[in-house]
Amino acid sequence: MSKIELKHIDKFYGKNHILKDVNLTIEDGDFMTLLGPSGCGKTTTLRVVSGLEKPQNGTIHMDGKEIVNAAEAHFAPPSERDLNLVFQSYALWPHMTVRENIAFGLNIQKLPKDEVDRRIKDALGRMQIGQYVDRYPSELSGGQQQRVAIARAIASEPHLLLMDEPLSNLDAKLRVDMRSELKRLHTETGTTMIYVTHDQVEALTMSTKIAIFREGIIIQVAHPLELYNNPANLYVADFIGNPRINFVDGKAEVSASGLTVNSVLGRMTFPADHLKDENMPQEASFDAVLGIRPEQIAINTSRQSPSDIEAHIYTSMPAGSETLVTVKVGGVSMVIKALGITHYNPDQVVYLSIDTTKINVFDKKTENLIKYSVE
Ligand SMILES: Nc1ncnc2c1ncn2[C@@H]1O[C@H](COP(=O)(O)OP(=O)(O)OP(=O)(O)O)[C@@H](O)[C@H]1O
Repeated sequence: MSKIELKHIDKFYGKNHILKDVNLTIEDGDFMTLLGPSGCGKTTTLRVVSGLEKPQNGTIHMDGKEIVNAAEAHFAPPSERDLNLVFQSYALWPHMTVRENIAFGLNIQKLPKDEVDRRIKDALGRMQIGQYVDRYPSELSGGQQQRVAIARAIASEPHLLLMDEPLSNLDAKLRVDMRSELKRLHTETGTTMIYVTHDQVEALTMSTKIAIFREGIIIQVAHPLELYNNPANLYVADFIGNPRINFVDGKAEVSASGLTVNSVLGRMTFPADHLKDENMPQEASFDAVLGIRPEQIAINTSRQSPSDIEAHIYTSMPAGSETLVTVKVGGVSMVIKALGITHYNPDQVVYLSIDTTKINVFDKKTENLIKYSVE
């Protein structure tokens, strides 16, 4: 177990400013996922923590011990950082069997033979590849090699496990299985993990915390549910959630009792204690964006309440356990997630009911969250 603190980390490649004043604390036992689109600096952050890259500014502490201090040109070598790293590319020794690949690091640690055997068996069992223990990497598929690389890393029982898109070469079913294995491993061992992915489902399902990156800047660090329910701004709201959140433009007015937003969805009012005061604009009237998750809208074929919103069906896509329905309201498209199989005809009139306590509101100008989702 390990606590890692990154403070004011800047990383340049030539003139390119890749990490911009990154501040991040990974608590002992966290499963911290670095999430963001390609090229936003996730891997670079991992390489800086592991010691493969030297940042130009900032400090890193591991369990209170300074391992990086750029101003003093102090960079502890990777071998002194008690961590293990799994890359997207598996980097197995080609001339060693699976067993030898895993045993190699354990023998360096001078562990007794029965302990080495136990760890190899346990790690391969978790990754569901026990039957390949005597094969060479060239005799395994890419996905199997990837799982050997993960098994090798977890067998060493490091205090800190860094993983860079370790499931990217696996097929969809195996990826789901491996997610659950990694999550269980984390719960059982309490190993601190830093995990890089651009797959938001992977991030939401496994992490205790997610750091959202955008062009080298951390936008928000939060528990997955908090990130989903209360994204800090439009960028995070748009990035998290599948299907994507619906955005609807509106005109906001502030009053003593709270906030009113007029849009194609009609007039919605939000009480003052649901508002994020520090982000509220000074103006009494301003442009706002409603953020409504697809499951926050209920759809009915008849009007259930005077506040229901009339809409027209655009498409209805049944997908087994749920149906994704696209509707049009006053020219605006919205996606609704309905449980079970429901059939609608194109252009059919339906009525939408939206739970306004749950939805988000953003300031269109700053793009910041101004109204929380409340349970
Ligand atoms: N060794 C390098 N030299 C120069 N530029 C680099 C180097 N490594 C990374 N970069 C650049 O730094 C930026 C961030 O790269 P990084 O690999 O950290 O992104 P990422 O978020 O992990 O993306 P991906 O999901 O595609 O792996 C990219 O623009 C990349 O081209």
